[in-house]
Amino acid sequence: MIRELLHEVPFPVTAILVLAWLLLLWRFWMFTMKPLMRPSDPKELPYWIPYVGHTLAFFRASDKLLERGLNYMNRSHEIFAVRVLGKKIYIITEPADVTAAFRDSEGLSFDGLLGRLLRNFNVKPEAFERAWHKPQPGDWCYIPNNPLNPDQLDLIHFVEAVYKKQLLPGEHEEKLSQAFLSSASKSMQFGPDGLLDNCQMNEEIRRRLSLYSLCRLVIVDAVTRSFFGNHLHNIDPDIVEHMISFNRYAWMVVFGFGTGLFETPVAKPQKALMAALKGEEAWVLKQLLPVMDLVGIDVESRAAMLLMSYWAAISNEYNVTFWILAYLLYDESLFLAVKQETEAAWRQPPPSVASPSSGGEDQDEQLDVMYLSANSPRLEAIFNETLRLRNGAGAIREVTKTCVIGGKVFQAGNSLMIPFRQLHTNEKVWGPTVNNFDPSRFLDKKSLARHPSFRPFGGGATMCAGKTLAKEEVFGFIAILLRRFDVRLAAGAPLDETASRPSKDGSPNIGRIPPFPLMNDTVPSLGINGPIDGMDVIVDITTRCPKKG
Ligand code: HEM
Repeated sequence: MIRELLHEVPFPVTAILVLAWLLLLWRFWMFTMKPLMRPSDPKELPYWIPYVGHTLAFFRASDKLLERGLNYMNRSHEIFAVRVLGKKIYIITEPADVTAAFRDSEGLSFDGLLGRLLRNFNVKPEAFERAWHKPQPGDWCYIPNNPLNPDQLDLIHFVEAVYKKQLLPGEHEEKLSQAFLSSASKSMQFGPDGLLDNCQMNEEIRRRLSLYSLCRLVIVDAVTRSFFGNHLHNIDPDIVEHMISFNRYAWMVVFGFGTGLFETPVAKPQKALMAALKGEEAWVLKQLLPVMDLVGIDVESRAAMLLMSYWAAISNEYNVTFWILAYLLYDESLFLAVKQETEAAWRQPPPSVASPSSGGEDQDEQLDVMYLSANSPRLEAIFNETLRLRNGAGAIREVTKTCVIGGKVFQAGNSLMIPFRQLHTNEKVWGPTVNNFDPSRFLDKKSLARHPSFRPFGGGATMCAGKTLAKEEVFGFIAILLRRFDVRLAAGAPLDETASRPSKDGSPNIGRIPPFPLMNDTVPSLGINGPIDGMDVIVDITTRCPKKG
């Protein structure tokens, strides 16, 4: 009977029916039977197309995919897995599992990912081999009792160690922080010596600025000068624009879409940055060059490595600063509290030190950024709450040895991800108001800033080396801006009657204010997300200190 029926059905239809049947069988086996037979494997979020799995959803809206995974697990925060480009990625969101994963540097490695990043940033294959080679007696790169590299580290780990030395709190980090503040202070003015004219929104209304451009331009410029002096600007005056364009599309490089047959939007700025970074003079950390010379790294690959570090230094700060200022401008009580804290960090110079030309005006005031950073509980709570809600990235590791976390077995060859947004919105930790912007949670419960479910700077061996510097730079930028200017939401900016401000208790706070910008989560996030294109905060600013601007 079935045979007769099949004879009557055209072949393509039969083929489709057989394939659909096989697919159903496969799906039943994969997502119903297998989990029952192997309960110690993390459950996979079901999908329909083998190999492809969740690839499209991951690149298009990873946040939504991960939320779907959490719902599939009944929001128990038990480990689950998604499949991207044929590979399984374990997703960890339970605080205890996160801590265990960051601790396990043997089974879970960052090196594989770093290797892929180096390749995608254009480090050449030979340089790549050389950079991972640990000097052995008799090698071309072995110097007995090498004073520069006494632990005989391979170049990659040597660079990492130099960065840590440079960025962790101490003399070097203070110098970088001061250099940043001095540059930001110089460029935060109107006229030919400053950068603010470039942020003008309206030719007729002078001093109506895009807050996003202001944060982005001044911060990327100041970080560039603090790391490289004026060298990069001298080589290429458009260096800051190139870096901003690069950061916008950096996800393409990170995921390996940056090179190849087609000219992607990231290719042009990347080429310009590489050209500028090839100049040897550009290197601020002079310790690195001799070791790169010794190991035999070509100029192109050297520039690629420098670009990676330069990018780490600029990629997050302007977005954090933008969101903090946006929150302040939309909430007067927060604004006033922060203003009070930043004002308290300005120091008058002793009378003998005031320069005769300035007549002791506040141009000569000094910002005590260490004091600001340690004594601004409100600003700190806003900083933390912003990092909590605006960080769409995650820590990725490769499983190099089969290991067990949270009672689940991780097979070697797969990857794992600790997604910060899902950690930062775990209802079990942050309570029912998890999606509200509420800095007071960090004031009421100070331990939250150290909670394993709060990881804006990652964790374990590769925890962000620049976190102290980042905080000082963001706080310092805000202190200079508020000291020098009166900053207000632009008068007469388009109003949104239904716009709700971020409110403390989650109740809608309807008012005649410009709409609060929405966060851009349409491309894979590598850190702090910015606003959606075209959404901004437009501000009118007037100078408080007559000498500047
Ligand atoms: C708010 C600003 C910042 C955020 C949110 C941030 C976030 C992160 C995160 C999450 C990691 C860990 C990656 C992982 O383990 O998978 C990391 C690593 C790193 N960050 Fe940051 N970062 C910021 C600012 C900075 C700055 C200003 C610098 C340098 C000037 C910097 C330099 C680094 C370096 C060198 C590493 C790698 C550390 C290592 O491999 O040992 N970061 N950052």
